Amino acid sequence: MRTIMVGSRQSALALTQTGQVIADLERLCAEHGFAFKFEVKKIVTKGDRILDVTLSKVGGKGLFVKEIEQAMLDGEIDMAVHSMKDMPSELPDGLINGAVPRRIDPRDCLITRGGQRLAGLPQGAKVGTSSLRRSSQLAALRPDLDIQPVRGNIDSRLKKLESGEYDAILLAAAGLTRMGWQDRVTEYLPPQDCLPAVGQGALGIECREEDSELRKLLLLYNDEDTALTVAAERRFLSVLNGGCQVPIGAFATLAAEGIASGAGEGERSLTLTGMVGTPDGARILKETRTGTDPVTLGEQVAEALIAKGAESILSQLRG
Ligand SMILES: NCc1[nH]cc(CCC(=O)O)c1CC(=O)O
Repeated sequence: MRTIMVGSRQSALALTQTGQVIADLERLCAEHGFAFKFEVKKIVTKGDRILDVTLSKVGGKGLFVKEIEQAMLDGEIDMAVHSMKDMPSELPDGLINGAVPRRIDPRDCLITRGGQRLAGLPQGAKVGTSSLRRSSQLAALRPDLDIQPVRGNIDSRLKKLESGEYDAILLAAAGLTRMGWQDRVTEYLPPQDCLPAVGQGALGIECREEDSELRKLLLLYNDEDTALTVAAERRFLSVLNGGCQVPIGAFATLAAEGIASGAGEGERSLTLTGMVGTPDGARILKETRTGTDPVTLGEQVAEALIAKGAESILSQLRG
């Protein structure tokens, strides 16, 4: 019996989603005869130590994964569960993304203290979000709101809402759902109004490239549809050279088999929408394209946005 060491950040969300993945993998092991057991090892990352400063100013690329990747290369751990949206676009030599399990709800949601929906929030209501992507799209919908940064894990953000520090906050529905807190959601924002972050709602399972035993199990856990849509979104983001701290959103969907418009036999059509906005929401650029190859599609949507002026918005933010 081999013990698979699973590295995890210490936040409630990280530990919860790691536990849920382990439960899924244990079921797959039993079904397919893998002799693995799993043990969690907690790891503190740089991102966890500096959560109180403004991450968007530090330039948060990979801030939550570096220590975890080092532990994996050193053999202290064998795998780690990441939120896809926090996973860097390039993994270090020797590590791979071994599985992208089925995505859950990709949407952002609004949680208000008074129970009003977005349209019912009073003028000047204080809404907490530290995501430039969310504040850009929220300001475009409701320019009269007082949008303010909010830091910390999901649990501490919800506490700041309850204590009256904010009238509303925006969070990813996926994080709340994984914590079992979906009853806190006041309103789900449709992707047309608030395009999610690249990979939102999806996870990635990182492991060593040479660990063929574990990779066989992870292959069974991979969801091909999710992997395709996330690949298109991530290619889009990397062409625009964005991390998670830029006002960039993207969301891809896969048509059901047989209704692929213009796709060849056996091919399925992917539709990708991408957006780049100014932090104040005064300009929101959006493009939608359909295709069959996720990489090409990601590039086409990125190039269409660059043609519309996305680069000048992004270069201003890079300073
Ligand atoms: N930015 C932090 C983060 N990274 C992943 C999630 C949960 C959602 C997901 O798995 O996509 C969250 C919380 C949030 O954005 O509200």
